[in-house]
Amino acid sequence: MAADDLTLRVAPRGTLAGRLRVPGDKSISHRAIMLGALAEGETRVGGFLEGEDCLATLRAFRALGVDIQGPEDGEVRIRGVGLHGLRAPAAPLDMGNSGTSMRLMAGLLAGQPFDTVLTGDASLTRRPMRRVTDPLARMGARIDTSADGTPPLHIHGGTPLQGRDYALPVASAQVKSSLLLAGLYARGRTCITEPAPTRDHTERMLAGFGLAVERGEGRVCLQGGGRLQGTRIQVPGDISSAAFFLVGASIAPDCRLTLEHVGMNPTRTGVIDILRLMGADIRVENPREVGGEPVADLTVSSAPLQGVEIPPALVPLAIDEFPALFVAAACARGRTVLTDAAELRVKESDRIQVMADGLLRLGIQAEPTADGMVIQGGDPDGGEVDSHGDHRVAMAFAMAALRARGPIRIRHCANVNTSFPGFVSLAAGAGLPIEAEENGA
Ligand SMILES: O=C(O)C1=C[C@@H](OP(=O)(O)O)[C@@H](O)[C@H](O)C1
Ligand SMILES: C=C(OP(=O)(O)O)C(=O)O
Repeated sequence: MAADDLTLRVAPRGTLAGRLRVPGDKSISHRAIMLGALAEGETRVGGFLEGEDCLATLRAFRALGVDIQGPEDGEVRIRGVGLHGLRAPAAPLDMGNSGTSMRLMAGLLAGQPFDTVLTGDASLTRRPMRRVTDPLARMGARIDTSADGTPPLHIHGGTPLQGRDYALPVASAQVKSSLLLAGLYARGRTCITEPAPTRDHTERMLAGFGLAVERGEGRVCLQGGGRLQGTRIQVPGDISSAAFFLVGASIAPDCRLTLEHVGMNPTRTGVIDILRLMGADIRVENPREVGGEPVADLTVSSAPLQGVEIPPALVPLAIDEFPALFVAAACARGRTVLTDAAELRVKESDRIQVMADGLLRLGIQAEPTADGMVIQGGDPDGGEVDSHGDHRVAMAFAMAALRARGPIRIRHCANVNTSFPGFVSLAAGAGLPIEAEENGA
């Protein structure tokens, strides 16, 4: 879907209350398709995210010859072809808006005997790929990018891979996962050291498929030539989607909202830690483990928020939640300072610039810096902002309306469907006065 065909309008003075369940985790849903396809035997996935990003991954594996049934109500059945059973696709694989699909599949496809071309939409074809193609080249892979290191990627098959020891220069779960997937096809051991913990769904899920993964402090290794055994995966709710509601119910008066069955993997819960530092009232209830991932229900109630200096150690643990956290900061008392977050500039949009521009349009003092932002809190005005086709920017500004003095109109929102299909109706059901204006861009 084009990113320019949906405008959202949110009236001020809404509220959020009741209980709701956000859709399945995007990172885990991608990995379930990938590992299920490479496994022997059937993998059944429940709670799969039927968002455009994960559907791009699913379609790509169909094009690689994998029989995948569904998704139907979040249920997917994958008839795994084994590590060496993929077939050459007839055409380039379109990864849409999804950086995770492209970077993880680059590693996996580098180990195949056939060539593949990976393309994407206008946003994805601007994103940096050398972070994966350089270390993959050190393993023996041959991948062409365009001159500036962006997609399309032309992956040359039939090149033997050699396991390497690689220290990640930036904390990135996508790079780590890409190298681990290439490592499945490499001779010897592939080891990755990370400068700070990043989401570890790949490591957990590989173990769930029966592969021996060695894990130490900031380091993960696997031996090439193993096998994956099909399994059952239950995908928890996406904490990155829950984050919009955690912020919305914190900043608006008289809210009390329970988010059920949210993934609580400790490499993903930075948003809760940061919101609590700001004074948020978030209770974690009924913690449990589902299919190798921790899950809980979260009850969030309105609370006065204070600006904070965000501890750099929490940045990789909340990397996708900054659009929402910037809105929390905009509605907090005092100043919030974010540093060490230059990665935000190379997401679906430049999330530092695009969020600062939108906040300024709403009358909030937001000063972008090279690697973060300084925000002086206050009540936002109403107005019109542009999400630049970035799903998380769109949903973050929708929540800002809960505290705004007038309606907020958000342009270019169709990509909300990449990570959160049903966002508008779920939010409206909880009390957010939100409407979609079709063709209103
Ligand atoms: O591995 C993943 O599933 C993801 C890793 C993160 O990207 P980086 O590895 O680029 O930080 C995150 O921003 C993205 O939404 C999902
Ligand atoms: C950065 C994101 O995703 P991706 O890198 O997969 O496009 C995101 O969902 O916020």
